[in-house]
Amino acid sequence: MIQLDGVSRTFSGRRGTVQALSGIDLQVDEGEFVAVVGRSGCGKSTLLRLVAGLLEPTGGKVRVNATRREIAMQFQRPALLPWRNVLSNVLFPVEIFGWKRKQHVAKARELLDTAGLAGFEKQMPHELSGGMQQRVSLCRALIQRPKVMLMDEPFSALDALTREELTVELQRIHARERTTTIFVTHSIDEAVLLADRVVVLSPRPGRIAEIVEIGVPRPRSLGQNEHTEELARCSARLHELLMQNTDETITQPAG
Ligand SMILES: Nc1ncnc2c1ncn2[C@@H]1O[C@H](COP(=O)(O)OP(=O)(O)OP(=O)(O)O)[C@@H](O)[C@H]1O
Repeated sequence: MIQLDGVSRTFSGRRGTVQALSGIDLQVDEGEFVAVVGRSGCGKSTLLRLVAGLLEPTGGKVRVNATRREIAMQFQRPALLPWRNVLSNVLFPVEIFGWKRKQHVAKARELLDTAGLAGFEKQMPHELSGGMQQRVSLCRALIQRPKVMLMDEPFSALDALTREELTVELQRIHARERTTTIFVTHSIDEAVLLADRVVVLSPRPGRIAEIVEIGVPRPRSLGQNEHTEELARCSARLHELLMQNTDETITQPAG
């Protein structure tokens, strides 16, 4: 579904040239959930923007088996329209694409239901908590039945418990919708709970340090269960990989 071959991306600006990504080879299959982790500035958002077609690579090739319309993005902020209620927010892409609203109301309600928002259709965004707003935003992204979902730290502005709750919900939604997903996060917990594979990027320039397979059966949880040890092993491996480049990332002040 998504294929990156030898992809690199350089930015040139007044302060010189930054190589954000170098030599990225990655294949994401249909229905797969891939998380991308890495230290700040290692090129995670750049990778998503390349897949979204918002940026061109300076080297290599990005292939995505989906049109622009079939790619949905979700960011840290839910960006709901404040004057529209929950249901109208979810149906917003339907209007933008000029589809028939009536034909999508049932799907919108079903998505809200799966996201734990049944009964909140008429509420306005300001009446919802941050976590609920992010769920509405997720439903809005899914209403367009995307083939590819690109998520850039979607839960990072939320408190720890809400994050965990949403992670569990996203697992359920993904099990149902099977949308091919790339999920950028700083959270090892989110990565191991959600992903089939976790891509670890190392910084300067961003390269793939390792891809860690998470073979733990779903549904996964951080609570004590028969897979606790296996999840802990995956988390420990990711932690080691992320800490490996600590010294290199301490930059000297200029001059
Ligand atoms: N439009 C741009 N112009 C110049 N440099 C850029 C641009 N976009 C990104 N960069 C640089 O590319 C590198 C990677 O940035 P990117 O935002 O992809 O990292 P990230 O891993 O998503 O960071 P964070 O975890 O902090 O969000 C950084 O050094 C950044 O300063």
